[in-house]
Amino acid sequence: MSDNALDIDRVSHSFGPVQALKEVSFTIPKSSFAALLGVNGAGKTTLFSLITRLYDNNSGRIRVAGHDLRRQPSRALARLGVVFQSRALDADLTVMQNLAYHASLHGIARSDARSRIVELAGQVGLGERLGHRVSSLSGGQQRRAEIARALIHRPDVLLLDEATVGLDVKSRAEVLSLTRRLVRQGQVSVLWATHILDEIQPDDGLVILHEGQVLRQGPAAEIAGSRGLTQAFLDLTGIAA
Ligand SMILES: Nc1ncnc2c1ncn2[C@@H]1O[C@H](COP(=O)(O)OP(=O)(O)OP(=O)(O)O)[C@@H](O)[C@H]1O
Repeated sequence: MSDNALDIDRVSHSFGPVQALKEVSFTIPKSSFAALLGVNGAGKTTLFSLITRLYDNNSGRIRVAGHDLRRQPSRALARLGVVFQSRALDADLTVMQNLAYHASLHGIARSDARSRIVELAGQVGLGERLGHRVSSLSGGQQRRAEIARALIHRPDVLLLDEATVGLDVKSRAEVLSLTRRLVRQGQVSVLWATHILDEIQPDDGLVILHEGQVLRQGPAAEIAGSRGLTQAFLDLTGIAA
């Protein structure tokens, strides 16, 4: 069994004539934060759709916490939490009602759910907001509530697809630092899809995806080298040429 949080092994996917992913391979070690960096159209959302089984994965292999997604889909998905680009919370319900609903979807007993929700709300800084409607929260608070929702069943791996889109600088920093803190505390391993270079720190793991292919993977500092990450990214992708 793999010791990695996530193993992506030669995964390809096509939409008719468009090959969105071409033999994509990388691994996310346990308890690490890795950024999946790519411009629009690189294939990030397609990859997330395969990992979450929105699309069938017919070529290559995906393992979540060692569980093969095709052979053991329920086990693999049970180890996965996801924050998609689109909103997953009901804006008319309170934070508590939303989280309780998602806890019940995961089969968490009502008595356990309440303590889990209170614990999570504290971790994401929404302890005082549990009784508030989601529509009354700021954009950053809503994203933090989405993260709590994705963690309700204690997954090993958390996927976030452009989680800071539409947030102001302060909220963006809060969501990022919350996510990194969860990793540091050993709660979860993270794959953070983004096209924003500023969101990546030297200590992060980094996977550069471009036109459906992995160009580089490794520690961000190593990939950046002496040129800095922006120049390294432009050089690798050929975008500046
Ligand atoms: N449902 C679809 N039908 C046809 N082509 C698609 C579909 N979804 C994605 N594609 C194509 O697959 C490629 C990868 O798209 P994808 O959305 O995965 O990229 P992305 O990196 O997530 O970009 P973005 O940040 O814009 O979401 C693109 O060429 C895109 O046009």
